[in-house]
Amino acid sequence: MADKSTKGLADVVAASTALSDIDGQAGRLFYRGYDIHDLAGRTTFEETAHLLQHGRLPTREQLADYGAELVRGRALGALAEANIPEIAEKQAPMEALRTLVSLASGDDPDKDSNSPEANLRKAARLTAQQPILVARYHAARTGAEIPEPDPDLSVAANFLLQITGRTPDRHEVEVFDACLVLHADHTMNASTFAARVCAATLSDMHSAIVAAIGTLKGPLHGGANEQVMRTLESLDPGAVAQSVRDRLAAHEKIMGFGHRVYKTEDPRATHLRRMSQELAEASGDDKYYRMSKEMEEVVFETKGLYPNVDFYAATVYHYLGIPTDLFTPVFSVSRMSGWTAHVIEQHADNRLIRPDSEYVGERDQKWKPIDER
Ligand SMILES: CC(=O)SCCNC(=O)CCNC(=O)[C@H](O)C(C)(C)COP(=O)(O)OP(=O)(O)OC[C@H]1O[C@@H](n2cnc3c(N)ncnc32)[C@H](O)[C@@H]1OP(=O)(O)O
Ligand SMILES: O=C([O-])CC(=O)C(=O)O
Repeated sequence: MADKSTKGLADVVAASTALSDIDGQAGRLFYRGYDIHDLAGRTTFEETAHLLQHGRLPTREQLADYGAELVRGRALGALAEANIPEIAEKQAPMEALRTLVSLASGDDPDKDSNSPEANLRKAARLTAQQPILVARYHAARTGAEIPEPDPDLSVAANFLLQITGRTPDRHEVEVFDACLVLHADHTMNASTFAARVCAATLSDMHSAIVAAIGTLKGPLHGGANEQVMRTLESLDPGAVAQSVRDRLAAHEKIMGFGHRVYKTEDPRATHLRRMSQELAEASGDDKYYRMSKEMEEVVFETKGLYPNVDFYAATVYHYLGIPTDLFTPVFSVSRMSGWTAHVIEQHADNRLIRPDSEYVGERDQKWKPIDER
């Protein structure tokens, strides 16, 4: 068996990156040297995506150009467009996104190039298309007519408009924009690692993103935010503490808690907790926020575990009117900016990623013909 220290590649440095950095002891996160606390609420998602993909916070002119590129990039290719209705009928949201991004590669004008310029253009198109794919998928499965994205609105505002069918207020847009910023990148998390492994074979950006989406889907990673909401919905509001204690005593994992790297509060959770409280108060129904606080107290008291990014993101998305099964797709809308930046970085200084394994099976087996086995 692999040592506990190498199982799950804990503490193994698998890549060098200039994109993000975590101090797990102090609970700090940086994007290209900027503290997440300075970015969230002060920098838009578009500025953050530019920071990750182009290496610097944009000037007004650069932001206008990048914004225009995102607006142009929203147009879905014919292949994805034609298949949305059938996919929406047959596939759950993250599976549908995996399929749709794969189909989108068929119509991407840069599909045959991994050059830095082509990769930057693909990164912008993938970032622009992801929220549209989620909205169009949701519209197809509900039969709703959705408004066209407004070129004068931000990614955050357009997404809320298309998902809820109503113009979001300023506070809602600010909160959702901050959520997108908080989820944009996170060093060598599982989905980013998957993308980099794929890119390191010199495969193309769309293939790497398909790998990342499939990896984000799992409940130990991005899929946890949906499970947090399902847990809250399943609990009796009057018996939260006892239910959580019982689950922990039965060695069940409580989704939205624990982290491989943070040994203290995840800095993103600090923002999300506050935003959840603000939205709960504004909605006049703070039931799920109060239940979350109680869960947090009991999990910390019993196991010493802190909430991760997925825990309070769940109630924030709930209060914003986003359907529960679209929580992980929302994560992908944001993380697309980081994944694509990692693919660019991997291609720019590539070496095949191929770790070793420890053989734990039988040895010296004697071969026998099929009738003698
Ligand atoms: C965006 C993101 O991906 S953030 C993470 C989202 N995932 C979740 O919220 C799922 C719940 N959390 C977990 O499963 C884990 O904490 C992970 C996957 C995030 C990190 O996993 P690892 O670093 O491998 O830690 P591991 O799962 O080995 O846990 C270490 C110990 O803490 C316990 N533990 C960790 N998380 C939890 C939890 N959420 N609930 C209960 N116990 C937990 C484990 O049972 C284990 O206990 P043991 O040593 O007595 O066996
Ligand atoms: O870093 C991780 O392992 C998971 C995480 O928090 C993220 O991807 O945002």
